[in-house]
Amino acid sequence: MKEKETYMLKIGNIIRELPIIQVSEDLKIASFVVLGDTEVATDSAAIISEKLPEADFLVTAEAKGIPFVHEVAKNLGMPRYIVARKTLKAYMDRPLEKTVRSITTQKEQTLILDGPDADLIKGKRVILIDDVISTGESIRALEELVADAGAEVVARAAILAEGDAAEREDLIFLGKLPLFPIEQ
Ligand SMILES: Nc1ncnc2[nH]cnc12
Repeated sequence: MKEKETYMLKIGNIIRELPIIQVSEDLKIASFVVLGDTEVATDSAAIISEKLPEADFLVTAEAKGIPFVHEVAKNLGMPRYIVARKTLKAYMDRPLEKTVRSITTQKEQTLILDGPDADLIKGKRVILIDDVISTGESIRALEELVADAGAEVVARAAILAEGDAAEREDLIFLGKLPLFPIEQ
């Protein structure tokens, strides 16, 4: 039987063996999922919280990074954080929208900010937070959304940066992930 391909990731004292999965015809990634992993969410939040500048709100996009943002917000004493949703919900009022292409699903997705959340961050300093920054598309869409809401982005942070994002100096992150292009 063929051995399963994996990638060893270390963050602080935590080690995870990530499965390498094919996401398109020509690309494999080391799949990192913080959703459901209390140890990674808590420990990476503790480390990153020390590296973030002063801000009023954290803003993320659903869904995988939510447990991480939740922990960071608690560490920073922030009573709430903002989650851009991927589908329009009944509770939403005056929603703001942006589209984004996902590297993991290869599909166009929509990010939606609820109007009252946009009101809350207007004129405020925000930090954009994600689990993994890869192509930078999600963080760009999130940045456009908060700009439409009239907020100021003071930092962009993630647990991991992948591929080209790992070379960006405008991002705060704790570890790097390689991409695995497939030769055609
Ligand atoms: N390597 C990765 N693991 C999980 N989610 C991702 N999103 C983008 N890259 C990812």
